[in-house]
This record gives sequence, structure tokens and C-alpha cells, in this order.
Amino acid sequence: MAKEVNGFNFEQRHGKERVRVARVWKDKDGRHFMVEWSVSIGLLSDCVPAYVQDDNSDIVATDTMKNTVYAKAKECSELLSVEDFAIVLAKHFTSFYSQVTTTIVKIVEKPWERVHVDGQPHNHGFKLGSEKHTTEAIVKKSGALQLTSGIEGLSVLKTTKSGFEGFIRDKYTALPETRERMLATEVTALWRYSYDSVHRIPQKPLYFTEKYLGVKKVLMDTFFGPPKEGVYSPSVQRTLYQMGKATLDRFPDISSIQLNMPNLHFLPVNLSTKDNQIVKFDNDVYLPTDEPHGSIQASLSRIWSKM
Ligand SMILES: O=c1[nH]c(=O)c2[nH]c(=O)[nH]c2[nH]1
Repeated sequence: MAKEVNGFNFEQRHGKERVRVARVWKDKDGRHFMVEWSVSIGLLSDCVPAYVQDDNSDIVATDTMKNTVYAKAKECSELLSVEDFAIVLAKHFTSFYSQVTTTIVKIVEKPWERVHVDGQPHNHGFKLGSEKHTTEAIVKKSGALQLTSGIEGLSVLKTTKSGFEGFIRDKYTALPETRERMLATEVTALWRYSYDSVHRIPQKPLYFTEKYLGVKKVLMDTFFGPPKEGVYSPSVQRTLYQMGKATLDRFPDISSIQLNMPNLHFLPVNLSTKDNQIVKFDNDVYLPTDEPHGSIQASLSRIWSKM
């Protein structure tokens, strides 16, 4: 919020970015559970004297913020969702310090997954997966909450059931129309939950972890279609919309979703000399590219939502 300071409109925030923490929990049967988080904290607080005078008396040191991440991780005696940890931290800063009016906590979770050895889940062995689970919790003094979660780096590809036809053709258009192409993208999704107060979030353990897995499944199932026949995609735009709509249809407590789906082109390879065709493309040999790439982004929100 802007404030008038010495004749200026003045806005400020301070925090600590990318505090890395890993937390391990052990159950009585010797099974270990672990998470790795990169935590970024931002405080909106009444500490203008630190900017306009030599007075730090209202400053929460960013070093203290870092230590708080480790202390709160220790205090969490049971495995919890990344969303719940973000809320724990944000609630702490907003309620503990009178100067702090709003706390913004962003966390990126690394996708450590339990390994299987000889078909059995390993007690304490993990391997790194690909896509990341993200979250942002914003907590105000009043207890007002904004909670978003997301997926980053969900790379998906299908080798058929994709095309692109009927687009504008002009003197610069070279792209042929097709009903047969590869479709590849790296999905970034961000969705907002409708819980608007820290007092109203579901208390069920790992509630938001299950939601995350549920959203990921809906996004992927919609992208791919049924296992044998798949589903035809007339454009990235259409598929993106269907993925967003399916998420809102399936999860009533999600009020909006933003999707970013670059079109990572796989170009048909045709090679020929003056008198000899070396490679004739027959939906088989492609040149994979990642730049330039198409950029397709959209967001859908329920009409009553606040996002
Ligand atoms: O699905 C697509 N959407 C586009 O907007 C577009 N533009 C393009 O050249 N190829 C594609 N494919």
C-alpha cells in the first residue's frame, strides 16, 4: 500500500528469498518421509523510519526470517503440505510482529519421490522427479488469506491427435494446414483456492497435497485423452481451455486457474538435393526445437471469483 512520505508516494517491502530447507519425518515402522522447499518471504510492515531515518527499530531482520523457516520446520512434527507450511509461516509473521500488516510466503517444492527397489517402496530412498509444486500464501492482520498453488515444468507430448487448420492466411503465411502433428508443451499452471480466511482452511492432513495431485491428473488426462484412442486437439488454445475448464468443473474450491502452455515445435524433416530426396517426411522424423516457440496463455475464473 502506498504511503505519503516526505511528499512522495512510497511503497516498500522486505523479506528473504530462496531459503532452502529439507525436513525429514520418521514413522514407527522405519519409513522416512521428506520434503525439500525453497521458501521466499516478503513482509509488508510499518518500518518507514528505516528508509527515511537511521532507525531500524521496526525492522524484522531478514536473517531472523531465515531462522524462522528452520525453527517452524522443526516445530512441524508431522508431514504437511507445502501450502500448510506456507500458511504456518505467513500466520506467524503477521500475528507475531505488530509492525507486520501482510506476509507473502512463496514456496517451490522439489519433486523428490520415493524409489521402488525390486517392486517395493524403499523406506528411505528418493529420486528427483520433474515437475515442481509451487504455492503462495498471503496472510493479512485480519486473518484474510489468499492461497494459490501451481505446477511448473510439466512437460507433456503426444505424437498424434493434434492438428492446426483454418487460421488466417496472408502473404507472410507459410505454415501448411495439418490434421497430423506432434504436440509438445511445458505446462505452467497457477490456481487460486476460494478459502479467504486462515480460519476457514480444511483441517484434513495433506488436503492440499491431494488437491495438487488431483489437479495434475485432470490436466494430464484432459491433455492426453483416453489411453487407446486419445483425443484430437485442434489447437493448443482449445486444449488449454479444456484443461482449465476441466479443473474448475472438477474442483469446486478452486476459483480460478491460469495456464501457460508454450507450443514446443517438432518440425517435419525433409532433406533433398537437386536430384535426390534424402529424407521424405512421413510423420516420422522430426527436428525438435524449443525456440522460437509459440506462447499460449489464458486464465479462467468463476464469475464470482476475486482473482
Ligand atoms: O496450436 C497452435 N496454435 C497457434 O496459435 C499456432 N500458431 C502456429 O503457427 N501454430 C500453432 N498451433
